[in-house]
Amino acid sequence: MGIRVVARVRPQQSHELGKDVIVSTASNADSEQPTLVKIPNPKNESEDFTFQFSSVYDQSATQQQIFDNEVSPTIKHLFNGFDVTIFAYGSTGTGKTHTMRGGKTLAERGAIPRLLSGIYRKARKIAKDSDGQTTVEITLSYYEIYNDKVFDLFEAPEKRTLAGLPLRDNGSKTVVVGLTERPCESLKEFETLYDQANINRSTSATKLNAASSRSHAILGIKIAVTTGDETRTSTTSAIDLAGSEDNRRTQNGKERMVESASINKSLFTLAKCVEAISQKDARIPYRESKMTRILSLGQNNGLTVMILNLAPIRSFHLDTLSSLNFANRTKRIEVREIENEPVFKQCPRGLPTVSGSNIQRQPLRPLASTVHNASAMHASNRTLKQGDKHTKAFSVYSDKVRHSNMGSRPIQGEPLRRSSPLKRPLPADPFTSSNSRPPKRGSPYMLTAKSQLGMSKAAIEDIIERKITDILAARALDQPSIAPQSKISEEVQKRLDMLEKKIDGHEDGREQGLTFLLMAKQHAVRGEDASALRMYSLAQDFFPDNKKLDLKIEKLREKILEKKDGRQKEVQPQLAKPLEIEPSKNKNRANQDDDDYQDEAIRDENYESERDSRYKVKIKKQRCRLIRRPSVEPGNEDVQTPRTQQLLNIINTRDISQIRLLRGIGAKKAEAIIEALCPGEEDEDELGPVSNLRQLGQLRGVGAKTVENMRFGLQATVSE
Ligand SMILES: Nc1ncnc2c1ncn2[C@@H]1O[C@H](COP(=O)(O)OP(=O)(O)OP(=O)(O)O)[C@@H](O)[C@H]1O
Repeated sequence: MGIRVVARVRPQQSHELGKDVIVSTASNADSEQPTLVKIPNPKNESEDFTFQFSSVYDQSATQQQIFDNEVSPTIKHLFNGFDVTIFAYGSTGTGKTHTMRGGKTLAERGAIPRLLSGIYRKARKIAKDSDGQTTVEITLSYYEIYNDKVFDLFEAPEKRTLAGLPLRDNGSKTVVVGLTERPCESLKEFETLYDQANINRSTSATKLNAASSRSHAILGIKIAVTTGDETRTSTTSAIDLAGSEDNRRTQNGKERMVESASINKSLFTLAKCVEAISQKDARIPYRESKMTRILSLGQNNGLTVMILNLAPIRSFHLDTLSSLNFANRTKRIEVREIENEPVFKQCPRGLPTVSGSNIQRQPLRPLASTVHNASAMHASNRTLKQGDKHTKAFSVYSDKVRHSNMGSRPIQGEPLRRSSPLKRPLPADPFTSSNSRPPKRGSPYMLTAKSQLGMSKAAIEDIIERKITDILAARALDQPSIAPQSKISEEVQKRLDMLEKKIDGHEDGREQGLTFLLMAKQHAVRGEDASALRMYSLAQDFFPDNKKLDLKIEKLREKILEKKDGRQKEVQPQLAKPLEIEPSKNKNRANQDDDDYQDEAIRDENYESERDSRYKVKIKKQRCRLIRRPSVEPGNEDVQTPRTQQLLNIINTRDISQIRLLRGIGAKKAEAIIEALCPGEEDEDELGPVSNLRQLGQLRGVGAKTVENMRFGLQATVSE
């Protein structure tokens, strides 16, 4: 079954009235319901890009319509034992929260409260029709992923721990350890709980949205349908993702920037997962962010509906195009539908272990080119007309080439394929018959020493990460580790220890470096070379010996210079991969912006990133070459330049808020520095003031590279 992707274009807001509307919807010649979204090619406004989805809703669509067409049909599947995932995707301010949560009036209520209302109604009907023989229990969980940490929204924020709740793989699902599960008996009770929990959600005003969600929020609605001794449970996950943000437009301050980087990073990982699935890669990078791990797009064996939220106006042009491209790839993912197995009261079973034999993740495959993704649940009434040709499942095409494509429209879905015994990879009793199933190939816990030797670095990393997560989760549960130690070789164990140390808070600035790389990629994808160069340069601080990165910077620099000199031919934009974009002499706003950046980049001065004044990159005028920083080498460290002095003064304030402002220092590292300077009672005596760079570099969790970073992040007051 494919992921059903539908698009919703929100109305203009009052302050947007009169602005240029560039997104339109249309229907295919033979369908009443619009299925196409059109948006101009930013390089050539006379040409439109057209994207096709299962359904498309224009500005006039009501909450009721969205619910009736897209959400309500999932209820019967939930009650039939399938898990359901419904998630809203789109850049900031496009209406995700409005779609999922909505407003307070009856008409404005969003998909979630309507869904709960539908579930309670169905539960009552089942109980009534069975004369009370069948009962339905509804349990809720609600949590957010904020800055890549999981927090329980049913708990007061004061109760949060710094690290948040750990995740754990449980069979085919990723579960949050220690999450509150609230039985909820009525819609009224739900409304009270939900409203209260939403107060706990991280929301802030940004320039683009007065009430911007700064986290991904996941509401789990678990139903347990019991008849006699048999109970079948299934869950709907209703997810309001945080929106991606172009921080050149947000004018975000520091805190918002950190949130934004985390949001963008997780969304970028999501895009990478989707790309990897469609490329049939063996490794899908789910584990690179908590959101992708939980969402497990394409791995959760049920129904998935993605609601793509779009803003209609020009200022969102590139964001809209990027969202459309993402959605276009997402709809190609196919997952096998698997019904949850009933559990019988008489046969108590232990918790499933995370052993290889229990792993039930499904093989992923992109949709075959002859099968359309449109959701099965909506397609049962549709049949393929004679003469209709199967075509590439998800083509994006411009109006120019439309005629040839329109004749071979994709088929609008397939009839629902109910789970058949053949399709079920699970044995009748997944717990008791696990031994009869051969272990999954490559399963981390079933590896022999021999197979470990032949493994790639990435595969080993993956195993290590899984094991650490399990250990941490087991710790959090106060249980012994569930991974069989004997199966892990010495070398793997060593790396495990190293990684565990990292997780315990001794991480270097790699994560921050990766964030810069992510941002650089995002800019590069938009064709904003100068901004990309700036971000790559910032990343270079964290990966100083990375030849590939150096080369990338060098090439980008040359490209910018060539472009500037008018020597380079038009650069092929990479915005919409599957599209041929014609060169255009008309500059759009984004290109203009980028040119402004390029002008700025070759000025002979330090320039400040618009994101954060902490980060500065020097670019020399003539050769536009990055200045390489001298390292803190032996003999160099006692040189007390004004900048060094300034750094030491900041460190010696022992004020975490000041230390956090230093380049390359995140909250964790700042805490580590303070801890090293002022150890706890049981540790050794407090250190005196740090008097040179060597001492500073020797502090626990610091190191020469960090010192270098902090030092050069400060503006030199006197030339050094
Ligand atoms: N379909 C709609 N009808 C009326 N108003 C809408 C609609 N969609 C969005 N809005 C309004 O647009 C604004 C932004 O919407 P919303 O906060 O839902 O965006 P978002 O995508 O969740 O943003 P973020 O990612 O920043 O949280 C809100 O004021 C909301 O009320």
